Amino acid sequence: MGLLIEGQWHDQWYDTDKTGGKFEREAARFRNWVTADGVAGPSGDGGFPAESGRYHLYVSMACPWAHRTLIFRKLKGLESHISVSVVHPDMLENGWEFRPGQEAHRDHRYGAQYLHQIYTRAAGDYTGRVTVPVLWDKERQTIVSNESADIIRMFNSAFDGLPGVVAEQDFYPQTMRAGVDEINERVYHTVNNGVYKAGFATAQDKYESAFKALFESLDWLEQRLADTRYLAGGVITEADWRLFTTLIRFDAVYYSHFKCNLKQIRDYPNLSGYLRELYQVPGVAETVDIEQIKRHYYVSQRTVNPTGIVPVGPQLDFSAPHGRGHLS
Ligand SMILES: N[C@@H](CCC(=O)N[C@@H](CS)C(=O)NCC(=O)O)C(=O)O
Repeated sequence: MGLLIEGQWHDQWYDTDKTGGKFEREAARFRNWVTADGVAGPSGDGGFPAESGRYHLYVSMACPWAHRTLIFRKLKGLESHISVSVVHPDMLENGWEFRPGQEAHRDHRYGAQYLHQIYTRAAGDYTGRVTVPVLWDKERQTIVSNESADIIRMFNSAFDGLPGVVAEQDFYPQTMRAGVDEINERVYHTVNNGVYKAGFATAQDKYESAFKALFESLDWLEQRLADTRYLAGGVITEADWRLFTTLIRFDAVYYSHFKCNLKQIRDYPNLSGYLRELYQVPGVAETVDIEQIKRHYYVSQRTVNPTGIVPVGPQLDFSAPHGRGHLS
């Protein structure tokens, strides 16, 4: 675990001293957008038109942020247009790494050993954390974006003109945007990032405030899902996929490893049925790898789990009936 400083790798855990024990997530640095015609998007530079075969996605199966992009790639029918490489779940002194000898974990572009080599290929003097997901432009040999929230928006619409892309599947419909944005805001701070704030806190009060906000939000979500099928209404939106990737990891990892242990998701009837329903959407189960998820957190985060022992449980069954069909 570490970061690049002016292009040089430094092995260093998160510095929570300067924030009184509070974990603060660093903002992503590459914020360009792929657009249908290559004009600039909401941030960054233009020149990244949606073309088949031009872009490559670097992900970890363990990472909830990268997981969002894999779900969108799958459900939008982008697999034949955007290639992918998956880092190894162990993220140790060199950060995310590839295993060049293993088909499942090799870098298909450059045969790199470490993900930080991909970052310095894009910017030789890069300073910052080396995170997944990364959307890579094979033509300009640079990183388009390393912000999952932006990448899923690109995947949702920029490639819609290409053959086989499911243009009618819109996870950010115009008429629902205000509601989706509002839900995302609360879910991001208190749930998606909330579990990390609890797990990486190095002061009791910072842990407890993250814990409290997290479970208040889970209660709020549980109530909301009592009479609406999905978070923003009757159709699945990006708000659901953004919550899904945290919920699917919760009982296996966040409950114990990050000390988010007031309740498990299985203790919430609506949230757990909703989680199973999303898991059962065709294609989604293939994006979920619980073994890699568990291995990453328990093996890599040695300040949280010094022994690196991976727990055997819990028993999880996301394929059981979801019981949400009566909510239209
Ligand atoms: N804002 C980023 C956050 C991505 C992120 O933090 N990914 C984690 C893995 S779950 C990572 O790569 N961490 C490595 C590090 O912080 O050094 C996004 O949503 O794309």
